[in-house]
Amino acid sequence: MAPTQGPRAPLEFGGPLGAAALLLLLPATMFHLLLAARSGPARLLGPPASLPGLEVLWSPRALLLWLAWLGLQAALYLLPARKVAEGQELKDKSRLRYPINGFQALVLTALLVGLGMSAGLPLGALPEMLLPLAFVATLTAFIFSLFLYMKAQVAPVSALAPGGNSGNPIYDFFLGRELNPRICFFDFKYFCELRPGLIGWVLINLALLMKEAELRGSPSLAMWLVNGFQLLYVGDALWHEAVLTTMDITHDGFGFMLAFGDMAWVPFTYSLQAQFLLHHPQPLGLPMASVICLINATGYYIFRGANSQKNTFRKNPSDPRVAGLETISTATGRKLLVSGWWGMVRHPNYLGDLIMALAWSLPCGVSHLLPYFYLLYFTALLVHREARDERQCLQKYGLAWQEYCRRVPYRIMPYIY
Ligand SMILES: NC(=O)C1=CN([C@@H]2O[C@H](COP(=O)(O)OP(=O)(O)OC[C@H]3O[C@@H](n4cnc5c(N)ncnc54)[C@H](OP(=O)(O)O)[C@@H]3O)[C@@H](O)[C@H]2O)C=CC1
Ligand SMILES: CC(C)=CCC[C@@H](C)[C@H]1CC=C2C3=C(CC[C@@]21C)[C@@]1(C)CC[C@H](O)C(C)(C)[C@@H]1CC3
Repeated sequence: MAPTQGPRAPLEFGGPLGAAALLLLLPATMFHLLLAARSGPARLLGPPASLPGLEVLWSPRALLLWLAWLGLQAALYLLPARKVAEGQELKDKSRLRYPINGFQALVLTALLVGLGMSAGLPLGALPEMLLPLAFVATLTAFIFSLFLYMKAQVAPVSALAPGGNSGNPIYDFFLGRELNPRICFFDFKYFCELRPGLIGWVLINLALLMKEAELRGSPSLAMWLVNGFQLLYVGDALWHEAVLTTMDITHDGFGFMLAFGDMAWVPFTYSLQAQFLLHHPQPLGLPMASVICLINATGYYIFRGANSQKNTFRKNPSDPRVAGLETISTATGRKLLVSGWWGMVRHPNYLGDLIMALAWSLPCGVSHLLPYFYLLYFTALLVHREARDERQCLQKYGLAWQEYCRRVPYRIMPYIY
């Protein structure tokens, strides 16, 4: 009998029906986007021009490439780390340890790819393999989530996530049952959240840039901007590696949602703008490019400022960079910031992230809605995520959270939301 938890957590994502729909809808959306980006009309809404057969999707070469990629990233994860960080306190009062070597993995991957290219590795051939690669990544995510679901059957109750243990197999498969599934020091969720998908995303972007150079003599300014902005975002994530306090690590189980999200959704849909630009080149002048760079820099400044301020405060509230900020005390002994970035709105980091999302789409012009998919999806994701986080914070901090909401009334966008 599978272990379940005592009091049931409220069901999220529309319960079992919502989870079943998302199980189908997420991969279907990803394939729709991949097909639409390469089609002439590049329509976000409306059916794709043609549906690929299994002979287009299935490729043993893509499977080998994908497994080699996962193997390489796993090997880089196991290399000695410059630092080992401790996670949040768990239910059994223990803390897990995590290697901090994500940026090292990015640099070593870049070196290996560079060496490979100088030895004749045809990176420009990768765009042709996106469909079969996305197919094997999706298959891997399904099989891996099944393994995680089975693994949770034998996990102690203290290792289970607060949600994802409803007893409904579809819902639990989707949300994930075990909080931090590991084999020895290898933490599956932490590995997947930052390595194969994020690094894969910038590699796909680079391959699209190379392909554009092959086709048109040189990469377009729009392609340079999209590559540069997204490389900054991924480099920042791997440099700071500050995911140990995110909801994904501390609250959500590891199931299909995150396995598919990390391994398939991120690399193949987050690279949509570069995919679109390869097939639909867009003119971009220097003045407009400068405005877009300014928008990205503003978003990044807010995103990094807000995340660093909270992380510094959570690590050491007496750090001189945050010691002067106004706070509210809570019954748990932890404090909430009410000035600085966190006094402007309740999720300033989401605001910065959304501004960057806009800057990533603008180089693609305004003739098509497709490259704005990321902005639309991300707005929905963050609005939903913000509501989930608020529920959890209200539960954790009670009256102090209500006081925070009174003092800082806007959630993400000052005076709007
Ligand atoms: N590109 C992508 O696809 C995605 C990007 N992101 C990004 O990831 C980053 C992390 O996001 P996420 O994990 O959702 O959430 P946050 O980093 O915003 O973390 C929320 C937590 O911060 C703490 N907190 C909230 N308010 C305060 C305050 N006033 N003072 C001190 N602590 C506070 C609470 O935890 P506690 O009190 O327990 O510390 C709360 O649960 C964001 O920048 C987001 O934009 C997120 C999802 C997807
Ligand atoms: C629709 C779908 C499949 C949902 C799954 C959501 C995931 C794609 C995202 C949930 C939280 C994420 C984070 C990042 C990437 C996307 C996912 C996995 C992140 C690693 C991106 C880089 C940032 O700097 C970050 C480290 C703050 C961020 C953490 C959350």
